[in-house]
Amino acid sequence: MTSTASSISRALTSSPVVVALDYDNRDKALAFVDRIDPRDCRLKVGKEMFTLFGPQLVRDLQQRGFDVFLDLKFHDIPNTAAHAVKAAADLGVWMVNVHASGGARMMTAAKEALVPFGNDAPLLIAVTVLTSMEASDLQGLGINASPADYAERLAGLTQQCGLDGVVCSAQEAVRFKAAFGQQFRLVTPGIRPQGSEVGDQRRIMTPEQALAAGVDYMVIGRPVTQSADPAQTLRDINASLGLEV
Ligand SMILES: O=C(O)c1cc(=O)[nH]c(=O)n1[C@@H]1O[C@H](COP(=O)(O)O)[C@@H](O)[C@H]1O
Repeated sequence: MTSTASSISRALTSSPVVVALDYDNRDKALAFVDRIDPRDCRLKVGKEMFTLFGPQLVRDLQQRGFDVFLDLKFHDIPNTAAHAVKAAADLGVWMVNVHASGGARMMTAAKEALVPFGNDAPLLIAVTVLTSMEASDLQGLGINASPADYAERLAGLTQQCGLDGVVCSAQEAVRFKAAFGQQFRLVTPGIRPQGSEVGDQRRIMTPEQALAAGVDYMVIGRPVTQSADPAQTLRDINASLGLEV
């Protein structure tokens, strides 16, 4: 069931850093990627780049030795979501995600779609509450819980369905590790190395703070992609985490 792409040996970086590859230009994205080392990070491909450049972009990154987090946040009827997750696994990605708000039947179907892949299955994680959402947004959906409480509820449902972890805010990491255990992976955006531009992120943490809070994988975009020397920035981040990758 594995494709040629998935048979390419996976880079075994010990770094928790996942660089968000948010480009609208394929050449610029690959020029950036060619300046960094797969021993220093993994890469996240999201909806914009996947819509523009498709699975070939993922293969191009894998051929350069990078593990890819395919961040398409599937949310559909169980059958469709399961087939989409299987397609991602066929592509040989390292991690793929769904929206926890798709519900238990959808998440269970997605998990079951990965059973035939055995140890080659990607990590399957669920998005809880987007960091852009606040209490008033949830109220507009008829949900009266706070974002943190609602995220915890969705994370609990995710764990019951046997998924590997959740995307959440780093601010929720301590609480979620206590509630769901060390094995339940936490993937967090909103990470800013000391001294870098905050941009449009709000509740940020430094990589050191995120690691101390129990975050397993930290998604970092612009502080690396817009750095004059991205390879050095990655080495500095990894060094700040006590890693020699
Ligand atoms: O799912 C995500 O990746 C995501 C979820 C979320 O709640 N907040 C969030 O910022 N992200 C993504 O994380 C990345 C953060 O990029 P930077 O703000 O440039 O570090 C972007 O690709 C965002 O789309």
